[in-house]
Amino acid sequence: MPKILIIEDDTAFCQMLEKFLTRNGFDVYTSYTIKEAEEQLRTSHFDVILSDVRLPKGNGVTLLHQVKKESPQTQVILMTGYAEVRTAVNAIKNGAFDYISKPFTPDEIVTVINNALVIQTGNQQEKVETSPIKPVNKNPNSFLAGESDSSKKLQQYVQLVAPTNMSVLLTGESGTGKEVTANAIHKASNRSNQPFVAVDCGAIPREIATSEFFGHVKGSFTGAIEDKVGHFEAANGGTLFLDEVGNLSYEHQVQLLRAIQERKIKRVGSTKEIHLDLRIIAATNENLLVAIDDGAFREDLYHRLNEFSIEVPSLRERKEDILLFASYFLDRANSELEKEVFDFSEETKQLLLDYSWPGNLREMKNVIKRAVLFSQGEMVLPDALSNEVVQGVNGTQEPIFSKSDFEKERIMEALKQTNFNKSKAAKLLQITRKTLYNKINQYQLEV
Ligand SMILES: Nc1ncnc2c1ncn2[C@@H]1O[C@H](COP(=O)(O)OP(=O)(O)OP(=O)(O)O)[C@@H](O)[C@H]1O
Repeated sequence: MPKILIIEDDTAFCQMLEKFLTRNGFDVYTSYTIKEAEEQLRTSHFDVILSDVRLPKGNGVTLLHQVKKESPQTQVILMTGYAEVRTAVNAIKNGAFDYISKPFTPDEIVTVINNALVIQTGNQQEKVETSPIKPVNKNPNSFLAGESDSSKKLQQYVQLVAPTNMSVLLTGESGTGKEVTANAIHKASNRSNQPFVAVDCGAIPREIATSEFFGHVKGSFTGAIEDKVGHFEAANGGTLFLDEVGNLSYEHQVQLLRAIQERKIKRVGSTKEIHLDLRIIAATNENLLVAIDDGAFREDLYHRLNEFSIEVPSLRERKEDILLFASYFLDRANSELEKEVFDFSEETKQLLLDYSWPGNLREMKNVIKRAVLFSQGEMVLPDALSNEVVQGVNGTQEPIFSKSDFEKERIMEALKQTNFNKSKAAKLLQITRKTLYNKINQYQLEV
Protein backbone atom coordinates (compact mmCIF):
# COMPACT_ATOMS: atom_id res chain seq x y z
CA MET A 1 0.00 0.00 0.00
CA PRO A 2 1.57 3.36 -1.00
CA LYS A 3 2.68 5.34 2.02
CA ILE A 4 1.76 9.01 2.08
CA LEU A 5 2.70 11.78 4.48
CA ILE A 6 0.44 14.84 4.62
CA ILE A 7 2.02 17.98 6.07
CA GLU A 8 -0.67 20.58 6.68
CA ASP A 9 -1.20 22.94 9.61
CA ASP A 10 -4.94 23.27 9.04
CA THR A 11 -5.93 20.36 11.25
CA ALA A 12 -9.50 19.98 10.01
CA PHE A 13 -8.41 20.00 6.38
CA CYS A 14 -5.57 17.61 7.13
CA GLN A 15 -7.86 15.12 8.87
CA MET A 16 -10.39 15.26 6.09
CA LEU A 17 -7.72 14.57 3.48
CA GLU A 18 -6.34 11.76 5.62
CA LYS A 19 -9.74 10.09 5.82
CA PHE A 20 -10.39 10.45 2.12
CA LEU A 21 -7.00 9.05 1.06
CA THR A 22 -7.22 6.18 3.56
CA ARG A 23 -10.60 5.25 2.05
CA ASN A 24 -8.92 5.28 -1.34
CA GLY A 25 -6.34 2.68 -0.38
CA PHE A 26 -3.36 4.74 0.79
CA ASP A 27 -1.44 4.29 4.01
CA VAL A 28 -1.66 7.83 5.35
CA TYR A 29 0.37 9.66 8.03
CA THR A 30 -0.02 13.28 9.05
CA SER A 31 2.09 16.09 10.51
CA TYR A 32 0.85 19.55 11.44
CA THR A 33 4.30 21.14 11.62
CA ILE A 34 7.67 20.94 9.87
CA LYS A 35 9.21 19.66 13.10
CA GLU A 36 6.78 16.75 13.36
CA ALA A 37 7.33 15.99 9.69
CA GLU A 38 11.10 15.92 10.15
CA GLU A 39 10.71 13.42 12.97
CA GLN A 40 8.49 11.18 10.84
CA LEU A 41 10.95 11.43 7.94
CA ARG A 42 13.81 10.33 10.17
CA THR A 43 12.05 7.10 11.13
CA SER A 44 9.97 6.16 8.06
CA HIS A 45 10.14 6.10 4.30
CA PHE A 46 7.26 7.64 2.33
CA ASP A 47 6.36 7.17 -1.32
CA VAL A 48 4.68 10.53 -1.61
CA ILE A 49 4.68 13.67 0.53
CA LEU A 50 1.77 16.04 0.21
CA SER A 51 2.80 19.32 1.80
CA ASP A 52 1.20 22.70 2.25
CA VAL A 53 3.49 25.50 1.00
CA ARG A 54 2.95 27.77 3.98
CA LEU A 55 3.58 26.13 7.32
CA PRO A 56 4.25 27.65 10.71
CA LYS A 57 7.99 28.17 11.17
CA GLY A 58 9.01 27.24 7.66
CA ASN A 59 7.54 26.12 4.42
CA GLY A 60 7.10 23.09 2.26
CA VAL A 61 9.90 24.21 -0.03
CA THR A 62 12.53 24.14 2.74
CA LEU A 63 11.51 20.62 3.58
CA LEU A 64 11.72 19.66 -0.08
CA HIS A 65 15.52 20.15 -0.10
CA GLN A 66 15.90 17.84 2.86
CA VAL A 67 13.64 15.17 1.39
CA LYS A 68 15.38 15.25 -1.98
CA LYS A 69 18.75 14.88 -0.26
CA GLU A 70 17.81 12.08 2.12
CA SER A 71 15.21 10.19 0.12
CA PRO A 72 15.40 11.06 -3.59
CA GLN A 73 12.79 8.42 -4.48
CA THR A 74 10.10 10.16 -2.45
CA GLN A 75 7.89 12.39 -4.60
CA VAL A 76 6.81 15.72 -3.16
CA ILE A 77 3.56 17.41 -4.16
CA LEU A 78 2.92 20.93 -2.89
CA MET A 79 -0.55 22.18 -2.06
CA THR A 80 -0.82 25.89 -2.81
CA GLY A 81 -3.16 28.83 -2.63
CA TYR A 82 -3.45 30.98 -5.74
CA ALA A 83 -0.96 33.43 -4.31
CA GLU A 84 1.73 30.79 -3.96
CA VAL A 85 1.86 29.35 -7.44
CA ARG A 86 5.09 31.21 -8.17
CA THR A 87 6.75 29.52 -5.17
CA ALA A 88 5.43 26.18 -6.35
CA VAL A 89 6.85 26.59 -9.84
CA ASN A 90 10.23 27.35 -8.26
CA ALA A 91 9.83 24.27 -6.11
CA ILE A 92 9.35 22.16 -9.24
CA LYS A 93 12.67 23.54 -10.41
CA ASN A 94 14.14 22.23 -7.17
CA GLY A 95 12.76 18.74 -7.56
CA ALA A 96 9.12 18.79 -6.43
CA PHE A 97 7.01 16.49 -8.60
CA ASP A 98 4.02 18.78 -9.01
CA TYR A 99 1.76 21.23 -7.26
CA ILE A 100 -1.97 21.28 -6.84
CA SER A 101 -3.95 24.48 -6.28
CA LYS A 102 -6.45 24.62 -3.47
CA PRO A 103 -9.34 24.08 -3.54
CA PHE A 104 -9.03 20.80 -5.41
CA THR A 105 -11.45 18.00 -6.11
CA PRO A 106 -11.03 14.39 -4.92
CA ASP A 107 -10.35 13.29 -8.51
CA GLU A 108 -7.59 15.82 -8.96
CA ILE A 109 -5.72 14.84 -5.83
CA VAL A 110 -5.94 11.12 -6.55
CA THR A 111 -4.73 11.70 -10.12
CA VAL A 112 -1.73 13.73 -9.06
CA ILE A 113 -0.78 11.18 -6.39
CA ASN A 114 -1.10 8.32 -8.85
CA ASN A 115 1.07 10.18 -11.36
CA ALA A 116 3.69 10.68 -8.67
CA LEU A 117 3.57 6.99 -7.80
CA VAL A 118 4.21 6.02 -11.41
CA ILE A 119 7.39 8.11 -11.33
CA GLN A 120 8.26 6.82 -7.92
CA THR A 121 8.29 3.25 -9.18
CA GLY A 122 10.80 4.27 -11.79
CA ASN A 123 8.81 4.79 -14.98
CA GLN A 124 10.75 7.82 -16.23
CA GLN A 125 8.96 7.76 -19.60
CA GLU A 126 5.73 8.77 -17.86
CA LYS A 127 7.45 11.66 -16.15
CA VAL A 128 7.82 13.58 -19.36
CA GLU A 129 4.17 13.15 -20.17
CA THR A 130 2.66 13.90 -16.79
CA SER A 131 4.81 16.59 -15.20
CA PRO A 132 2.56 19.57 -15.86
CA ILE A 133 4.77 22.61 -15.52
CA LYS A 134 8.18 23.39 -16.86
CA PRO A 135 10.02 25.89 -14.72
CA VAL A 136 10.56 28.56 -17.31
CA ASN A 137 9.71 32.14 -16.51
CA LYS A 138 10.75 34.42 -19.33
CA ASN A 139 9.64 37.81 -18.16
CA PRO A 140 7.28 37.68 -15.23
CA ASN A 141 6.72 41.43 -15.43
CA SER A 142 5.70 41.77 -19.07
CA PHE A 143 2.49 43.76 -19.29
CA LEU A 144 -0.57 43.65 -21.52
CA ALA A 145 -2.74 46.74 -21.13
CA GLY A 146 -6.14 45.32 -22.16
CA GLU A 147 -8.95 47.03 -24.04
CA SER A 148 -11.92 47.04 -21.69
CA ASP A 149 -13.06 50.29 -20.08
CA SER A 150 -11.64 49.19 -16.72
CA SER A 151 -8.29 48.42 -18.34
CA LYS A 152 -8.23 51.75 -20.15
CA LYS A 153 -8.93 53.55 -16.90
CA LEU A 154 -6.13 51.60 -15.21
CA GLN A 155 -3.76 52.60 -18.00
CA GLN A 156 -4.75 56.24 -17.70
CA TYR A 157 -4.00 56.21 -13.99
CA VAL A 158 -0.64 54.49 -14.58
CA GLN A 159 0.35 57.12 -17.16
CA LEU A 160 -0.90 59.93 -14.98
CA VAL A 161 0.94 59.00 -11.81
CA ALA A 162 4.10 57.46 -13.32
CA PRO A 163 6.06 60.69 -13.97
CA THR A 164 5.38 62.03 -10.46
CA ASN A 165 7.14 61.04 -7.27
CA MET A 166 3.89 60.22 -5.48
CA SER A 167 3.59 57.06 -3.42
CA VAL A 168 0.99 54.77 -4.93
CA LEU A 169 -1.21 52.27 -3.14
CA LEU A 170 -2.45 49.47 -5.40
CA THR A 171 -5.48 47.56 -4.19
CA GLY A 172 -7.28 44.64 -5.78
CA GLU A 173 -7.91 40.93 -5.48
CA SER A 174 -5.09 38.43 -5.50
CA GLY A 175 -3.69 37.72 -8.96
CA THR A 176 -5.15 40.82 -10.65
CA GLY A 177 -1.72 42.11 -11.60
CA LYS A 178 -0.75 44.55 -8.85
CA GLU A 179 2.93 43.72 -9.13
CA VAL A 180 2.99 44.04 -12.92
CA THR A 181 1.10 47.35 -12.59
CA ALA A 182 3.72 48.58 -10.10
CA ASN A 183 6.38 47.59 -12.59
CA ALA A 184 4.52 49.37 -15.40
CA ILE A 185 4.45 52.57 -13.29
CA HIS A 186 8.18 52.21 -12.69
CA LYS A 187 8.90 51.66 -16.38
CA ALA A 188 6.85 54.70 -17.37
CA SER A 189 8.60 56.87 -14.76
CA ASN A 190 11.86 58.75 -15.04
CA ARG A 191 13.37 56.18 -12.68
CA SER A 192 12.95 53.46 -15.29
CA ASN A 193 16.67 52.84 -15.72
CA GLN A 194 17.13 52.51 -11.97
CA PRO A 195 16.26 49.38 -9.94
CA PHE A 196 12.74 48.09 -9.31
CA VAL A 197 12.86 46.07 -6.10
CA ALA A 198 9.80 44.01 -5.15
CA VAL A 199 9.41 42.83 -1.56
CA ASP A 200 6.70 40.47 -0.36
CA CYS A 201 6.11 41.85 3.14
CA GLY A 202 4.02 38.79 4.03
CA ALA A 203 6.90 36.43 3.38
CA ILE A 204 9.58 38.08 5.53
CA PRO A 205 10.00 36.43 8.94
CA ARG A 206 9.36 39.01 11.63
CA GLU A 207 12.71 38.48 13.37
CA ILE A 208 14.77 39.42 10.33
CA ALA A 209 12.50 42.06 8.80
CA THR A 210 14.53 45.06 10.04
CA SER A 211 17.71 43.71 8.52
CA GLU A 212 15.88 42.72 5.32
CA PHE A 213 14.57 46.27 4.88
CA PHE A 214 17.58 48.25 6.06
CA GLY A 215 20.52 45.85 5.77
CA HIS A 216 23.11 45.13 8.43
CA VAL A 217 26.83 45.22 9.04
CA LYS A 218 28.91 42.14 9.64
CA GLY A 219 28.91 41.05 13.29
CA SER A 220 25.94 43.22 14.32
CA PHE A 221 24.05 40.12 15.53
CA THR A 222 24.56 36.37 15.61
CA GLY A 223 24.31 35.15 12.08
CA ALA A 224 25.35 38.48 10.51
CA ILE A 225 28.39 36.93 8.88
CA GLU A 226 28.58 39.39 5.98
CA ASP A 227 27.54 42.99 5.36
CA LYS A 228 24.08 43.00 3.85
CA VAL A 229 22.35 45.56 1.64
CA GLY A 230 18.69 45.96 2.60
CA HIS A 231 15.78 46.42 0.20
CA PHE A 232 15.63 50.21 0.70
CA GLU A 233 19.27 50.61 -0.22
CA ALA A 234 18.96 48.21 -3.14
CA ALA A 235 16.06 50.23 -4.53
CA ASN A 236 17.75 53.59 -3.99
CA GLY A 237 17.33 55.79 -7.05
CA GLY A 238 14.51 53.56 -8.30
CA THR A 239 11.25 52.10 -7.01
CA LEU A 240 10.58 49.97 -3.94
CA PHE A 241 7.47 47.83 -4.31
CA LEU A 242 6.03 46.67 -0.98
CA ASP A 243 3.62 43.83 -1.72
CA GLU A 244 1.12 42.62 0.92
CA VAL A 245 1.94 45.68 2.99
CA GLY A 246 -0.94 44.91 5.38
CA ASN A 247 1.07 41.99 6.70
CA LEU A 248 3.76 44.16 8.27
CA SER A 249 3.99 43.99 12.04
CA TYR A 250 3.27 47.19 13.95
CA GLU A 251 6.93 47.54 14.87
CA HIS A 252 8.01 47.37 11.24
CA GLN A 253 5.29 49.77 10.17
CA VAL A 254 6.86 52.30 12.56
CA GLN A 255 10.32 51.70 11.10
CA LEU A 256 9.06 52.02 7.55
CA LEU A 257 7.18 55.22 8.28
CA ARG A 258 10.29 56.76 9.83
CA ALA A 259 12.44 55.78 6.83
CA ILE A 260 9.90 57.18 4.37
CA GLN A 261 9.45 60.43 6.31
CA GLU A 262 13.08 61.08 7.07
CA ARG A 263 14.31 59.77 3.72
CA LYS A 264 17.32 58.18 5.36
CA ILE A 265 18.17 54.86 6.97
CA LYS A 266 20.98 53.17 8.87
CA ARG A 267 21.98 49.56 8.42
CA VAL A 268 21.51 47.48 11.60
CA GLY A 269 24.71 47.86 13.66
CA SER A 270 25.91 50.92 11.74
CA THR A 271 25.87 54.63 12.61
CA LYS A 272 26.31 55.76 9.02
CA GLU A 273 23.25 57.39 7.50
CA ILE A 274 22.25 56.45 3.98
CA HIS A 275 20.18 59.05 2.15
CA LEU A 276 17.23 57.77 0.18
CA ASP A 277 15.80 58.92 -3.09
CA LEU A 278 13.23 56.35 -4.03
CA ARG A 279 9.62 55.96 -4.97
CA ILE A 280 7.39 53.70 -2.91
CA ILE A 281 4.58 51.67 -4.42
CA ALA A 282 2.64 49.45 -2.02
CA ALA A 283 0.00 46.82 -2.67
CA THR A 284 -2.58 45.03 -0.61
CA ASN A 285 -5.52 42.74 -1.17
CA GLU A 286 -7.02 43.45 2.22
CA ASN A 287 -9.01 46.43 3.34
CA LEU A 288 -6.48 48.59 5.16
CA LEU A 289 -9.22 50.89 6.46
CA VAL A 290 -10.65 47.96 8.43
CA ALA A 291 -7.15 47.18 9.70
CA ILE A 292 -6.78 50.83 10.76
CA ASP A 293 -10.08 50.71 12.65
CA ASP A 294 -8.87 47.59 14.36
CA GLY A 295 -5.60 49.26 15.34
CA ALA A 296 -3.63 46.77 13.26
CA PHE A 297 -2.41 49.23 10.63
CA ARG A 298 -1.07 52.72 11.31
CA GLU A 299 -3.16 55.46 9.83
CA ASP A 300 -0.15 57.78 9.34
CA LEU A 301 1.65 55.10 7.31
CA TYR A 302 -1.51 54.47 5.30
CA HIS A 303 -1.65 58.15 4.29
CA ARG A 304 2.03 58.18 3.42
CA LEU A 305 1.60 55.17 1.14
CA ASN A 306 -1.70 56.30 -0.29
CA GLU A 307 -0.81 59.60 -1.92
CA PHE A 308 -2.47 58.14 -5.00
CA SER A 309 -4.51 54.98 -5.03
CA ILE A 310 -5.34 52.67 -7.91
CA GLU A 311 -7.69 49.74 -7.78
CA VAL A 312 -6.55 47.00 -10.14
CA PRO A 313 -9.77 45.46 -11.51
CA SER A 314 -10.63 41.79 -11.19
CA LEU A 315 -10.89 39.73 -14.37
CA ARG A 316 -14.68 39.63 -13.87
CA GLU A 317 -14.65 43.41 -14.36
CA ARG A 318 -12.55 43.08 -17.54
CA LYS A 319 -14.72 40.58 -19.39
CA GLU A 320 -13.98 42.15 -22.77
CA ASP A 321 -10.30 41.42 -22.17
CA ILE A 322 -10.67 37.73 -21.39
CA LEU A 323 -9.89 36.39 -24.86
CA LEU A 324 -7.15 38.94 -25.36
CA PHE A 325 -5.40 37.85 -22.18
CA ALA A 326 -6.07 34.20 -23.00
CA SER A 327 -4.27 34.58 -26.37
CA TYR A 328 -1.44 36.43 -24.72
CA PHE A 329 -0.95 33.64 -22.15
CA LEU A 330 -1.31 31.07 -24.95
CA ASP A 331 1.63 32.66 -26.79
CA ARG A 332 3.70 32.78 -23.66
CA ALA A 333 2.92 29.16 -22.79
CA ASN A 334 3.80 28.02 -26.34
CA SER A 335 7.19 29.65 -26.18
CA GLU A 336 7.89 28.51 -22.62
CA LEU A 337 6.84 24.92 -23.29
CA GLU A 338 8.08 24.84 -26.89
CA LYS A 339 4.64 23.83 -28.17
CA GLU A 340 2.58 24.97 -31.13
CA VAL A 341 -0.98 25.29 -29.96
CA PHE A 342 -2.37 28.12 -32.01
CA ASP A 343 -5.91 28.81 -30.82
CA PHE A 344 -8.86 27.90 -28.63
CA SER A 345 -11.87 26.03 -30.01
CA GLU A 346 -15.15 27.98 -29.95
CA GLU A 347 -16.43 25.87 -27.06
CA THR A 348 -13.23 26.51 -25.09
CA LYS A 349 -13.53 30.24 -25.72
CA GLN A 350 -17.06 30.18 -24.34
CA LEU A 351 -15.89 28.39 -21.20
CA LEU A 352 -13.12 30.93 -20.72
CA LEU A 353 -15.66 33.74 -21.09
CA ASP A 354 -18.20 32.19 -18.73
CA TYR A 355 -15.86 31.19 -15.91
CA SER A 356 -15.66 33.54 -12.91
CA TRP A 357 -11.82 33.48 -12.50
CA PRO A 358 -11.59 33.83 -8.71
CA GLY A 359 -7.78 33.72 -8.97
CA ASN A 360 -7.83 36.37 -11.74
CA LEU A 361 -4.97 36.66 -14.25
CA ARG A 362 -2.66 34.42 -12.25
CA GLU A 363 -5.24 31.64 -12.39
CA MET A 364 -5.82 32.21 -16.11
CA LYS A 365 -2.12 32.06 -16.84
CA ASN A 366 -1.82 28.73 -15.02
CA VAL A 367 -4.98 27.26 -16.53
CA ILE A 368 -3.76 28.09 -20.03
CA LYS A 369 -0.26 26.82 -19.42
CA ARG A 370 -1.63 23.48 -18.28
CA ALA A 371 -4.05 23.42 -21.21
CA VAL A 372 -1.21 24.01 -23.68
CA LEU A 373 0.79 21.23 -22.11
CA PHE A 374 -2.11 18.80 -22.29
CA SER A 375 -3.20 19.75 -25.82
CA GLN A 376 -2.27 17.21 -28.45
CA GLY A 377 -3.22 19.24 -31.53
CA GLU A 378 -3.09 22.85 -32.62
CA MET A 379 -6.29 23.81 -30.82
CA VAL A 380 -7.12 23.96 -27.09
CA LEU A 381 -10.22 21.80 -26.62
CA PRO A 382 -12.42 22.01 -23.51
CA ASP A 383 -11.05 18.81 -22.01
CA ALA A 384 -7.59 20.39 -21.76
CA LEU A 385 -8.99 22.97 -19.35
CA SER A 386 -8.82 22.10 -15.68
CA ASN A 387 -11.92 20.73 -13.95
CA GLU A 388 -12.12 23.93 -11.94
CA VAL A 389 -13.01 25.85 -15.09
CA VAL A 390 -15.28 23.30 -16.76
CA GLN A 391 -17.21 22.38 -13.62
CA GLY A 392 -17.19 25.96 -12.39
CA VAL A 393 -19.00 27.04 -15.54
CA ASN A 394 -21.36 24.08 -15.58
CA GLY A 395 -22.23 24.67 -11.96
CA THR A 396 -21.14 21.19 -10.91
CA GLN A 397 -18.03 22.14 -9.05
CA GLU A 398 -17.88 20.69 -5.58
CA PRO A 399 -14.49 21.54 -4.19
CA ILE A 400 -14.95 19.44 -1.11
CA PHE A 401 -11.40 20.21 -0.13
CA SER A 402 -11.95 23.92 -0.08
CA LYS A 403 -9.79 25.35 2.67
CA SER A 404 -11.97 28.43 2.83
CA ASP A 405 -15.06 26.40 3.76
CA PHE A 406 -13.19 24.80 6.63
CA GLU A 407 -11.76 28.08 7.67
CA LYS A 408 -15.16 29.76 7.66
CA GLU A 409 -16.64 26.94 9.70
CA ARG A 410 -13.80 26.99 12.23
CA ILE A 411 -13.99 30.74 12.64
CA MET A 412 -17.74 30.64 13.22
CA GLU A 413 -17.33 27.80 15.72
CA ALA A 414 -14.62 29.68 17.62
CA LEU A 415 -16.72 32.83 17.67
CA LYS A 416 -19.75 30.98 18.98
CA GLN A 417 -17.68 29.22 21.63
CA THR A 418 -16.30 32.54 22.87
CA ASN A 419 -19.61 34.33 22.74
CA PHE A 420 -18.36 36.39 19.79
CA ASN A 421 -15.42 37.79 21.74
CA LYS A 422 -12.92 38.36 18.94
CA SER A 423 -9.79 38.43 21.08
CA LYS A 424 -10.69 35.11 22.69
CA ALA A 425 -11.74 33.61 19.38
CA ALA A 426 -8.44 34.67 17.78
CA LYS A 427 -6.56 33.06 20.66
CA LEU A 428 -8.55 29.86 20.27
CA LEU A 429 -7.83 29.81 16.55
CA GLN A 430 -4.17 30.64 17.21
CA ILE A 431 -4.24 33.61 14.89
CA THR A 432 -3.84 37.34 15.56
CA ARG A 433 -6.86 39.56 16.07
CA LYS A 434 -5.87 41.36 12.89
CA THR A 435 -5.93 38.14 10.87
CA LEU A 436 -9.29 37.24 12.39
CA TYR A 437 -10.74 40.63 11.38
CA ASN A 438 -9.34 40.23 7.89
CA LYS A 439 -10.88 36.80 7.54
CA ILE A 440 -14.26 37.94 8.88
CA ASN A 441 -14.12 40.68 6.29
CA GLN A 442 -12.90 38.38 3.51
CA TYR A 443 -15.63 35.79 4.08
CA GLN A 444 -18.20 38.47 4.87
CA LEU A 445 -19.18 36.66 8.05
CA GLU A 446 -22.04 38.16 9.95
CA VAL A 447 -20.76 38.56 13.49
N1 LIG B 1 -1.58 43.18 -17.41
C1 LIG B 1 -0.91 42.03 -17.39
N2 LIG B 1 -0.22 41.63 -18.45
C2 LIG B 1 0.44 40.46 -18.46
N3 LIG B 1 0.46 39.59 -17.43
C3 LIG B 1 -0.21 39.93 -16.35
C4 LIG B 1 -0.94 41.16 -16.26
N4 LIG B 1 -1.50 41.25 -15.05
C5 LIG B 1 -1.16 40.12 -14.40
N5 LIG B 1 -0.38 39.32 -15.17
C6 LIG B 1 0.18 38.01 -14.79
O1 LIG B 1 -0.67 37.49 -13.78
C7 LIG B 1 0.09 36.98 -12.69
C8 LIG B 1 -0.31 37.68 -11.41
O2 LIG B 1 0.13 39.02 -11.44
P1 LIG B 1 0.71 39.77 -10.16
O3 LIG B 1 1.68 38.92 -9.41
O4 LIG B 1 1.15 41.12 -10.58
O5 LIG B 1 -0.65 39.86 -9.30
P2 LIG B 1 -0.88 40.48 -7.86
O6 LIG B 1 -2.16 41.23 -7.91
O7 LIG B 1 0.36 41.25 -7.43
O8 LIG B 1 -1.06 39.18 -6.99
P3 LIG B 1 -0.97 39.03 -5.36
O9 LIG B 1 -2.04 39.90 -4.78
O10 LIG B 1 -1.26 37.59 -5.16
O11 LIG B 1 0.42 39.45 -4.98
C9 LIG B 1 1.55 37.17 -13.04
O12 LIG B 1 2.04 35.97 -13.53
C10 LIG B 1 1.54 38.22 -14.12
O13 LIG B 1 2.58 37.99 -15.01
